[in-house]
Amino acid sequence: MSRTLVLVRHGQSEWNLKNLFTGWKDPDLTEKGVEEAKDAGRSLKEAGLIFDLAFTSELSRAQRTLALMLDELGAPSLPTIRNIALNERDYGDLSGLNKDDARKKWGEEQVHVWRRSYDVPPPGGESLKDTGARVWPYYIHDIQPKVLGGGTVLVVAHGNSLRALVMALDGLSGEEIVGQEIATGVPILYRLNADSTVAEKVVMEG
Ligand SMILES: O=C(O)[C@@H](CO)OP(=O)(O)O
Repeated sequence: MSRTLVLVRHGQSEWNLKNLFTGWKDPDLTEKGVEEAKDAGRSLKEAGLIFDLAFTSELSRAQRTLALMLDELGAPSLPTIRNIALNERDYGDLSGLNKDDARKKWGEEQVHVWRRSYDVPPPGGESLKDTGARVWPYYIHDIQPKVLGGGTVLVVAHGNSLRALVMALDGLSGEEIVGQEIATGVPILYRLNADSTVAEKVVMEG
C-alpha cells in the first residue's frame, strides 16, 4: 500500500519574476521555472516514485510544470485530472499589481495580511479560508480516495492553494499558517495512514 501524496508548486512564473500578484491570471513559466519543474521530476524519479494519477489546476503554469515533470519521470501520458478547485487563490483587485507598489500604497503590514493571513481577503478576492473552502472538499472527495486506495498521487498546483491543503493535512491553526511558505518546484511528500491521517511528511529540498 503506497498511500503516497506528492504536492508540488509550479516552477517560477513570468509574474513571479516580475513580482506581480498573479492569482487567476495565466502567465507562463520562466526559463528558471522550466528548470525547477524538470528538477522536481528528476528528484521524484531518483526517489523511485511511480505515480498512478496526477491532479492539477486550470492554469498553464501548473499544467506546464506537470508536463515537464512527467517527461522527466518517463510517464508523459499519466492520467491527469484538471480542476479549477486547485487554482491559485483569486487575488481580486490586486491581480496584476506589483507587490512593492502595493506595499507603498497600502503599507507593508496590510499587504502581508492580504498575502499570508488566514481569513482576511484581498479586495475583491479570496482569503486563504475561502481558498481552502474549495480546495479541501475537492481533496476529500476526489484526491484522498485515490491515495487511500493505495495509489501514488501527484498534485501540481499553486502557492496558496497548496498552503490551504498543507494547513489541513498538518493540522495548522490560522496563526501557524501565516509563517508557511511553499517553494516553487520543491516536492512535499506525504505518506498517509489508512485512516487518512499523516504518517510521514518529507520536504524534498535540493
Ligand atoms: O501572486 C500570487 O498569485 C501568489 C503566488 O505567486 O503570490 P503570494 O506569494 O504573494 O501569495
